[in-house]
Amino acid sequence: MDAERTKVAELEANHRALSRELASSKAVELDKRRELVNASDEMEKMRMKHSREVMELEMEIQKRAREIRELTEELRLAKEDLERERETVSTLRATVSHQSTAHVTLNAQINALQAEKSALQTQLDAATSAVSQQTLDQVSANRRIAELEAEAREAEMVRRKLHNMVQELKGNIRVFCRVRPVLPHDLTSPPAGLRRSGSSSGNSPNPDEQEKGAVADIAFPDKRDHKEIVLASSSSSAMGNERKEVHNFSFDRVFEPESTQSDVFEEISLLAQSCVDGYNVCIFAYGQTGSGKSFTMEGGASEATMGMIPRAVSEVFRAAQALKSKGWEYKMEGQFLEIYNETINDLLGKGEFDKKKHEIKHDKTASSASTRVTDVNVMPLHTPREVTALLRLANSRRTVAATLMNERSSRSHSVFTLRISGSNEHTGERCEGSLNLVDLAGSERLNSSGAAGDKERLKETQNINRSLSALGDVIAALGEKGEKGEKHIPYRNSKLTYLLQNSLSGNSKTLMILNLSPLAAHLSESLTSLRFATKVNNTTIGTAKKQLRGSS
Ligand SMILES: Nc1ncnc2c1ncn2[C@@H]1O[C@H](COP(=O)(O)OP(=O)(O)OP(=O)(O)O)[C@@H](O)[C@H]1O
Repeated sequence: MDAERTKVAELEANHRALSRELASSKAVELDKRRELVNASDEMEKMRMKHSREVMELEMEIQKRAREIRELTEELRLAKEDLERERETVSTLRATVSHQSTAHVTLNAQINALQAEKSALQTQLDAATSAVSQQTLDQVSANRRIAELEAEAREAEMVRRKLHNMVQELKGNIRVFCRVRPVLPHDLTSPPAGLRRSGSSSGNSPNPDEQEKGAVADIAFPDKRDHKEIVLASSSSSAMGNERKEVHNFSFDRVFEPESTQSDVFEEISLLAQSCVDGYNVCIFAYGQTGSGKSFTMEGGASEATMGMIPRAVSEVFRAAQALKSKGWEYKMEGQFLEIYNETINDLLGKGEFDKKKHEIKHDKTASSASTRVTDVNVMPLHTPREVTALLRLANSRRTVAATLMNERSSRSHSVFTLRISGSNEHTGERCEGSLNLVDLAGSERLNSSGAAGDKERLKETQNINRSLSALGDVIAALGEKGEKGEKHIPYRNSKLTYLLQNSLSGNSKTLMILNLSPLAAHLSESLTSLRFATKVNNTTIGTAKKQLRGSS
């Protein structure tokens, strides 16, 4: 029994162990079941996740496939671009290689230029230093120029003073005598003097001499200074004896028939200079008709025969031009008048006789005196050529007038006036001068008796007579004034002297050119003219002392 009981106990212990084992196996099975459920949940989750992932992967694949397509397209485009780029690159390579060649060339050029530049720089440096040296030289040269200009102006003032002194020493009134040559027509036509002049002089020429073209006995003994002229005449005494007379005259200068226009002008050119210096200059041509007054004053068209008017005007322009460098600027204007029967006619006016009444006005200021004539044309002059044109215009007027009024030109005075005003920008000086060139009426009318029957001629003769003797009186009075101080000068006695009042006084310089005919027939007129000129020559305004010898 015990064995049984032990067996039962053992069986019961076994049973209990087995129950316990069963219970724990059940618990394990439960756990396993739970684990299985969990695992299948897990699996389900994983499956779902997997299918989700598969879907996502498929989408991804599709996306990638799209992307691959896009990339493939891009690649294709890129390849095309690349191809193009390759082409561009190869073109660029060619360009680059070309440019590198050019670059090499340019580099060579740059090197050459740089070498040149550095050479030029060296030259520039040298030039700069030379320039700065020259600038210094220039500054000192400018200083020197300014000094020299000041010296030149000083010298110019001294020259003016000396020039004026020379002119004064020569005498402010001078007389030249010019004998014209015998002309071919003198030998073929009767001398003008024979046609109309009787002689009032006691020295009437021998009628035998008064044949066609007979030449007067004129000598020029002073071969050194050319100041003398000697005329020989023969006349019959009451007893019928032939009487020979010799007449000596002396002037500032005597010009023989061979003298040229330029010889005469040489002696006058200084006067032209004077009027640029601010003096009034008056040059008269005096003498009988046909003695060469117009030839002397106006002359011919050629260079050699040009007269004193164009020569003096050119000289004035030349002198004015020469003074430009010393700061002088000049303005010039011209007028050309004719005085006929004591009336003034403007030769630059519209018609040959302008019919206007012209009045002479003298304007006087403290420093200068000027004369103007109302209603006349005054032409501004800039070149000697304009003066030639002016002279031509005046001459054409005179020629028409001469034809209309029977040789009026020989019986009128013509007065060409060139007015000059100058100012000096450096010194502030101003000056006003004038050059009057006067062709006087034929002087033989003084003695003409043939005019008596002709009223018009008589009037002309009286007017010429009056104005020429008024001129002589004015010059004589000026001479007396020079010696004794204040004296009345009868300028108003004729239009000519009144017109020339300012040019026949004060700081004026006067030259009379006595023109003589070489013909024996004109001897009496020549002697009368020579006596008048001697009276003028005896007048000295200034310091000149003349050696005179009267007629013997
Ligand atoms: N020095 C000279 N040389 C050459 N010919 C001259 C000279 N002088 C005058 N003649 C000539 O003599 C002639 C008369 O001269 P011109 O006409 O100049 O005299 P004029 O005194 O002015 O006369 P008018 O009072 O009538 O005007 C002219 O033919 C002129 O060319």
